[in-house]
Formats: sequence, structure tokens, C-alpha cells
Amino acid sequence: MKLEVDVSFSYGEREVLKNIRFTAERGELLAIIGPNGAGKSTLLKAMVGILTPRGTVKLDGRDLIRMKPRERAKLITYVPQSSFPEFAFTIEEFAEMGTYATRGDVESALKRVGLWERRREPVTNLSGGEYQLVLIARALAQGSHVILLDEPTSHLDINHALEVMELLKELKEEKIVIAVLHDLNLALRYADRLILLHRGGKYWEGHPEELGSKVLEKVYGVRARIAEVDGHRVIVPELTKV
Ligand SMILES: Nc1ncnc2c1ncn2[C@@H]1O[C@H](COP(=O)(O)OP(=O)(O)OP(=O)(O)O)[C@@H](O)[C@H]1O
Repeated sequence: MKLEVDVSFSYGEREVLKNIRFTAERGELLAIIGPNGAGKSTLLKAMVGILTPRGTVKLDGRDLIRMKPRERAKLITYVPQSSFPEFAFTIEEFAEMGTYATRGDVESALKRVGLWERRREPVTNLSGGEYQLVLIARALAQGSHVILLDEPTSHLDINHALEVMELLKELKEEKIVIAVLHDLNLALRYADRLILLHRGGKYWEGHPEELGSKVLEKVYGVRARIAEVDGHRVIVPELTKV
């Protein structure tokens, strides 16, 4: 399975994505990184069809952008940045909402994230981390080949963040998994490949071990040292502006 992305997108006059081209395959976790406003969320929304970009997003040669939404939903799903729900749906209702999934799909997805036993509780009972898992379960229930996640660890403590990243590591064996990650250290540790966006363009792409401090300094505007701890590369930012 191969995803080939080649998109541009403008909000009105303003071009927010400029010829973003990359490929992704099953078996690797691809992380999209970059500073605030770089275009990361817009890129995911354009790939999943929430926005309509110029260009193509091809899965094994078939363009997802020009498919009917229902057909596309079977192939690609999106886990949005989590904002907490205001209404007390049960976990099960929430996992089913807005999907084309069957009850059986929802059951196996909730079991996978360990929340099936709690399915009758209102989602408002959940912690931020558990809520994130329900959002992921909702996408999993869809059974798509590609899953996109927008900052899946943003409200999570380190323990829950690792739990979500471990789940993504498992999922990449079955699906193409692409996640926007703000936490560069999580990205370095878990991603197989990184795409760095800057001002709407693809500034750099490579493997985590190839990411150098010069690139980070240029894009994020702070000095950054890259150290190694227990075999993991770790970014240590400094408050000195470049
Ligand atoms: N609905 C919108 N209308 C106009 N401009 C928008 C809209 N949504 C986002 N933008 C602009 O598009 C650019 C990219 O935004 P986007 O949310 O994709 O960035 P991001 O990299 O995900 O940022 P962050 O890390 O802060 O979430 C920003 O300059 C933003 O102001």
C-alpha cells in the first residue's frame, strides 16, 4: 500500500500549502512536524477531504480527493485535535458517531483501546488521555487503510502519550499512519520518517537520525542541541534566539 501526496491549498488569496509532495507506506510511522502555523493541520484536512486541495492524494494510484465521501471514508480517516465534548453521549455512541462503522467494528475498536468495558459511561467521565483513545477508536472502527492524526498526544501526560505512540506503532503494521506531532522528542523516538513543514512548504524530509540542529534552528528560531540518551536522540532547545 502506498500513499502519494501532491497538494497545494489556499484560504482565499492566501496560499497555505505550497506543492507539498511526499509518499507514505504501510509499516512506517510518518510524523509531520513544524512550528505553529506551518500548515500541518491544513495538510491533514486537505488529505482527508475536509478541505479540497489542488493536486492529488493517491492511494495505490487512486485519487482520494475526487472520490465520493463515503467511498473515501473507507480508505482514509482523520483523528482531529481533541477538544473535549460538551454533551454526555456514551463512549459507545460517541465512537459510532459520524462513521460508517457497524456495531461490531465499534466493539472491536473499543476493545483494542481498552474502553469496551466502560462503553456505557458518558464520554464526559473520561480523562483527556482516555478521550483521545476514544477518538482513535472511532477512526479505527472505520477500518480504513490510512489513518491521519492531528496532535494525538497534545493533552496527555508522558505516560499516556507513550501509550498512544505505542498504539500507533502497532497500527503502522496494518495501516499507513501519519501523525502531526508537536513533541519533537516523541517524533524522534517513534517516527520512522519526518516531514518538516515551514511556512506552508516542505522544508525538510528525512529519517529521525538525520535531523540536524541547523534545520531546527532555522525553522523554529531557537538554538537546539541534539543529545543522545539511552540510544534515543533528544532535542534540547535553548532560549537563545538564533
Ligand atoms: N479557516 C482558516 N482561514 C484562513 N486561514 C486559516 C484558516 N485556518 C488556518 N489558517 C491559516 O493557515 C495557516 C496554517 O494553519 P494550520 O492550522 O494548518 O497550521 P499548523 O501547522 O497546524 O499550526 P499549529 O501547530 O499552530 O496547530 C496559518 O497561518 C493559519 O492562520
